[in-house]
Amino acid sequence: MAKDPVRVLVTGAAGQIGYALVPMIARGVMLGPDQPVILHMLDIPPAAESLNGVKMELVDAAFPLLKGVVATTDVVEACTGVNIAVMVGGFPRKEGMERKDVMSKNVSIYKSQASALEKHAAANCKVLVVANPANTNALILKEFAPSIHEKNISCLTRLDHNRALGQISERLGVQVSDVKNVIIWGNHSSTQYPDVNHATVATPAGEKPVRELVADDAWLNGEFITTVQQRGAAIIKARKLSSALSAASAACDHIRDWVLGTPQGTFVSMGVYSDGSYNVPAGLIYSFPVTCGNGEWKIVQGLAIDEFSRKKLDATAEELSEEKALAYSCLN
Ligand SMILES: NC(=O)c1ccc[n+]([C@@H]2O[C@H](COP(=O)([O-])OP(=O)(O)OC[C@H]3O[C@@H](n4cnc5c(N)ncnc54)[C@H](O)[C@@H]3O)[C@@H](O)[C@H]2O)c1
Ligand SMILES: O=C(O)C[C@H](O)C(=O)O
Repeated sequence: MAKDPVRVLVTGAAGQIGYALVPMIARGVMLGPDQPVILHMLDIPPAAESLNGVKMELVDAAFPLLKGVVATTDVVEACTGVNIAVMVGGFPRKEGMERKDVMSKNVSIYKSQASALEKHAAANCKVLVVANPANTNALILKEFAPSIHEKNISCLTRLDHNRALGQISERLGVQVSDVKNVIIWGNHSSTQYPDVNHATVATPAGEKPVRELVADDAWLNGEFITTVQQRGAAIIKARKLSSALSAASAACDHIRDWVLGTPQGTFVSMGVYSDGSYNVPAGLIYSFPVTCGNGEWKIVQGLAIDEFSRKKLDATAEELSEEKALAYSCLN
């Protein structure tokens, strides 16, 4: 029997990531090749005409899994009945703006969209925040949607995770699909800590630690980390636009693994509400290694953290605490 359609909200759908993401969702990349979807697309009034153009293209693409499209600038209509919400819409930093100005705009957007989701989304709606500052926007959404369970609110660090896999695969000349269990700790920002201490590569002689195969700790503790931390800025420099296809693809990976589960023995990175694991302060949205099953993520416990890693975990937590304080100061 055919499955009932799942309603997926994409905010900021007329933007760059939205344009790459909605066809992926409509093709089954996010929820599987046998899962029909109804797309809800939200943008702001100045982007309404462009949003309607995206809707026209979705119709023209005749995706068999796409059972309906809602394209609207009304947040209540957009949020009504959605099972999954991918929050890409936000206010970008413009010339002459201070960090606090950008934070203040996004805090107010995420506060009001939190209320709309809380009141109108389907029960158990899963939320993924992509828009920057992703961790802090997700935290604000959590604070202003208290009836959405904290387990259902996350932010995107899977792009950073995939970037780390990509760097290791390039360095070793192996298939990216043979590399696993890198970890992104912390903030989706340049303080994030890409950690390979538990990562492995599948080889004809069995699974081998990345550190052993790379055999260059100076590179792994130096250039590898900074390359992943600064990859977003490098893409902006090269394209004059921020990453879009890789961000859209990572959003699909994030939701797919969350809903359908991670493969046995594999963990991925998700920005989730800290419960104090690994001595990360509780009450931050922080990227951890997680496994998923039955539609729920679980932080991987018991990984050894050396002194080098400890400092990096703490530094990115410190930045998130400062962002949280700044976000709260914008609410006053
Ligand atoms: N977490 C990550 O890995 C990651 C990666 C890349 C980009 N990003 C972030 O994702 C966001 C989107 O990037 P983009 O390149 O698509 O930007 P974009 O400017 O092309 O698109 C953003 C869209 O959001 C819309 N928007 C603005 N305010 C809105 C609101 N209140 N409600 C609904 N829509 C609204 C805009 O009109 C625009 O169409 C940015 O914040 C970017 O920094 C995050
Ligand atoms: O938009 C940015 O600042 C960069 C983006 O978050 C990315 O990681 O590509």
